[in-house]
Amino acid sequence: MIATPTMPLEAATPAHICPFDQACSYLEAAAKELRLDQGVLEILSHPRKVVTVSIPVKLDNGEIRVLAGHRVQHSDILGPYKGGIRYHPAVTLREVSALAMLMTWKCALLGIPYGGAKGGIAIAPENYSVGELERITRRYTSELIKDIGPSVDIPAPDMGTSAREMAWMMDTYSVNMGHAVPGVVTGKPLSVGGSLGREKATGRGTMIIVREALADQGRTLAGIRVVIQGFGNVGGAAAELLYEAGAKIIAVSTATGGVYAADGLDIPALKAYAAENHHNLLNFPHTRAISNAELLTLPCDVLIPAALENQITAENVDQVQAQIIAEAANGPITLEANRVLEARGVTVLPDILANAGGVVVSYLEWVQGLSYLFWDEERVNREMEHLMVQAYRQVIQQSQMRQVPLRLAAYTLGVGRVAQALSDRGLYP
Ligand SMILES: NC(=O)C1=CN([C@@H]2O[C@H](COP(=O)(O)OP(=O)(O)OC[C@H]3O[C@@H](n4cnc5c(N)ncnc54)[C@H](OP(=O)(O)O)[C@@H]3O)[C@@H](O)[C@H]2O)C=CC1
Ligand SMILES: O=C(O)CCC(=O)C(=O)O
Repeated sequence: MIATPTMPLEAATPAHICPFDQACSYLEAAAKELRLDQGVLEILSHPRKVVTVSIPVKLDNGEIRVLAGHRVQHSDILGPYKGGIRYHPAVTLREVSALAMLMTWKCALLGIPYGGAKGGIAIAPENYSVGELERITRRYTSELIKDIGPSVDIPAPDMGTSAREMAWMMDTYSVNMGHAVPGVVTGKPLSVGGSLGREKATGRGTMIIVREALADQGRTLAGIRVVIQGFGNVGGAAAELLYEAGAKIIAVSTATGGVYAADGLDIPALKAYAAENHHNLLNFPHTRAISNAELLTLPCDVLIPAALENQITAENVDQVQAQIIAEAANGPITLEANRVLEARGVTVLPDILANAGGVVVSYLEWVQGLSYLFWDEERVNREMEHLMVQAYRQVIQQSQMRQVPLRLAAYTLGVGRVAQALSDRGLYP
């Protein structure tokens, strides 16, 4: 493996599932396919900047706790750093570094003028009060004040964060600057310059990519059997939009387990049930309980992992029965499992394509904010769909031209564009 970022505050993750090593392996494969210069590969293998800050927070009971907050800026070759902020107990600097690298290729693949970044704090947000989360978010933002900005690095929501945290970040940044700076984050509430369509954008993008892949097989969304792991921002929206398009969502899950119905779930009713039951789906009428492990191996047309990394692994890949897997989550399939699926001819729609709808609408939000002109939702969705379908077509074309699987095709496009810009800018000898 080529590179690891410095890791001042954590132990290494076991090498076989190290997300940063996995990200570097995909980069290496693309570099080999593109015959990239070794020096360029070296540059692209290292995050440009790795920031870890201490976040002291006074809890509601008076206790002081100091959290570690990360922001990894992988590349700004194509434009400002861009990427979400994750609040989840499994956050590590290696994970954030891998996710930052993925953002670079994702933005390049979609043709949007951004680099890649990611941030995170290793907390379970459900264990903190709203007031504590606000204090944590504001202190984290203050500590990063010199590293973010509308033309420097633009955070957005990821797992465990939402428009609420973005509003706190925007406010903290703005107070420090002395004037309102809505462009410092995307995924904001509409009241402070957010965009219509952003909330469901990632799930909508996944639905569009699945629809296109099915169309290439002469099929439509109507009646296809879909299984979705994760029922949050991304999984929930994907489920809703696929359901509206006539797909049969036969199983979904949250962290506490899932539900299965052979004839398809009533997704609007399940969403309301989950909201009332603290994300617990169990005992939803006319369903049977299913574990997350079982869910991944159900017979279905399309499997959509929309939760965490490393869900389909060497251990369970042989039991996975889906014909198409759309990676709504970042990195849900390990390197080894990916090889097995590709060898089996399973259509794997890679994360940097399948979940790019979110960052695309973040870009549209940023553009609307910078031009002080806001669009209706129909226009936002149309512009996003155009970029998603265009990227999908380019990936298919690249895959056919190079005779490589879709993931490598997507990587060669993303990595190739960044390498070209690096060369044109003359940043290496
Ligand atoms: N938000 C965005 O715009 C984008 C997100 N992504 C990626 O999509 C994925 C999901 O993000 P997002 O939807 O925003 O996150 P959310 O926090 O909104 O939702 C995450 C969902 O995953 C569930 N979950 C957590 N742990 C597990 C587990 N071990 N097994 C099964 N389900 C689990 C959660 O369950 P519970 O409800 O019980 O907590 C929840 O339903 C991440 O990989 C993220 O990086 C990619 C592009 C953009
Ligand atoms: O909307 C964004 O800027 C970033 C979304 C994100 O974190 C991702 O695509 O993984």
